[in-house]
Amino acid sequence: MLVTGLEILKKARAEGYGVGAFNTNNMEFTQAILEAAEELRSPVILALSEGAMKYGGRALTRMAVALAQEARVPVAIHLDHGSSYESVLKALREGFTSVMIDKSHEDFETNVRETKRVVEAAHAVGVTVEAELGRLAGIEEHVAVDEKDALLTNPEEARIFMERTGADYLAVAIGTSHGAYKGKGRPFIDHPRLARIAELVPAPLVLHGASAVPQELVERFRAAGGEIGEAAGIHPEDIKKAISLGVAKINTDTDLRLAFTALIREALGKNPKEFDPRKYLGPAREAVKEVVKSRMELFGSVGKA
Ligand SMILES: O=C(COP(=O)(O)O)N(O)CCCCO
Ligand code: NA
Ligand SMILES: [Zn+2]
Repeated sequence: MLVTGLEILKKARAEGYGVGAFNTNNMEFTQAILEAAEELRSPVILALSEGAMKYGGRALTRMAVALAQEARVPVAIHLDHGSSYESVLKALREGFTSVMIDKSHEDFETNVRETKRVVEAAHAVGVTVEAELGRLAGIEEHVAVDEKDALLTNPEEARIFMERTGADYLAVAIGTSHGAYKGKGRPFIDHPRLARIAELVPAPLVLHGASAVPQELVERFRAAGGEIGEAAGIHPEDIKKAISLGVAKINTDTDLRLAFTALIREALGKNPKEFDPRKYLGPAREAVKEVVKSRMELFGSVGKA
C-alpha cells in the first residue's frame, strides 16, 4: 500500500531497524525493488531523483505510484534530492508521498527558509518531508577538526533546524558520500557525532551515500569489462551501528547500478549474437533484486511490513 515516508520511518526508528530507499530510473529497477520488498515482507522507499523523473517521465512516475498502491507491503514514493520548491511541487502533483528538499549547500538561514516553505506545501497535501543539514563528504580520519565541523552536521544546529522547519526526517552528514569512491579503504564514520544528533533530534535520521560497494561486485564489474578505480563503500558494521543510533532511512543507488551494469556487460560479452533486450535486462533485474534483498537483511527491515 502507498504510505507516507514518515509512516514507514517513524516505526523504523522507534523499533530500531532501518528501511532502504532505493533509487529507480526504469521498469526493471522498480520491479526488482518492489518484488524484493514483497518477498521479504519489508517496507520500502522507492526513490526517484530529478534526473530519474527527467529520464523516465510519466512512464516512471505513474508506474511507481500505481505499483506502490497495489503492493502488499508499505511503499513510499520519494523525491530524492529535490533542488527547488518547483521541483517538489511537480513531485506532489505526480502523487509522491515523500519529498526531499536539499538546501544543504546554502547557508543555514536559507536552508531553514526554503525547507519551511516546502514543509508547508507538502504537509498541506499530506506528504512528509526530508531535509538535509551538513555537507556529504568522505572524510579521512586525519582531517582537521575544524574542517570536519564545517562539513559534518552540527548536533545543536540540527535540533534548532528541525524545530524551526517542521521537517519530518533529517539527512545527516557523518562521513558518507555519494558514489563508488567513499574514501580509501573503510571510510571514517563519526558515530559519536551521530549519537549526539540522535539525542537532540527525535525525528528519523537519514543516511545518504550508504552503498557498500562490495569488492566482489567491483571485481565482477571489472571482469565483465567495466572500468572502475579503487572503489570503497560503507562497511556493514557501520550501517548497523548507525541504525542502532537512530538512522531509519538508508539510501542505496550505487550498489544497484554496479550490479545491473555488471550483469548486462556479462550477458552481452557472453553472447555477441544476442539482441533481445529481455535476455540481458532480465538477468540484470534479478541481480538488482538480490542486492536489494541483502540490504533489507542488513537493515533489519525483513518481516516488518
Ligand atoms: O544517497 C544516495 C545514494 O548513495 P550511494 O551512491 O552510496 O548509493 N542517493 O541520494 C542517491 C543519489 C542519486 C543521484 O545519483
Ligand atoms: Na533522499
Ligand atoms: Zn543522496
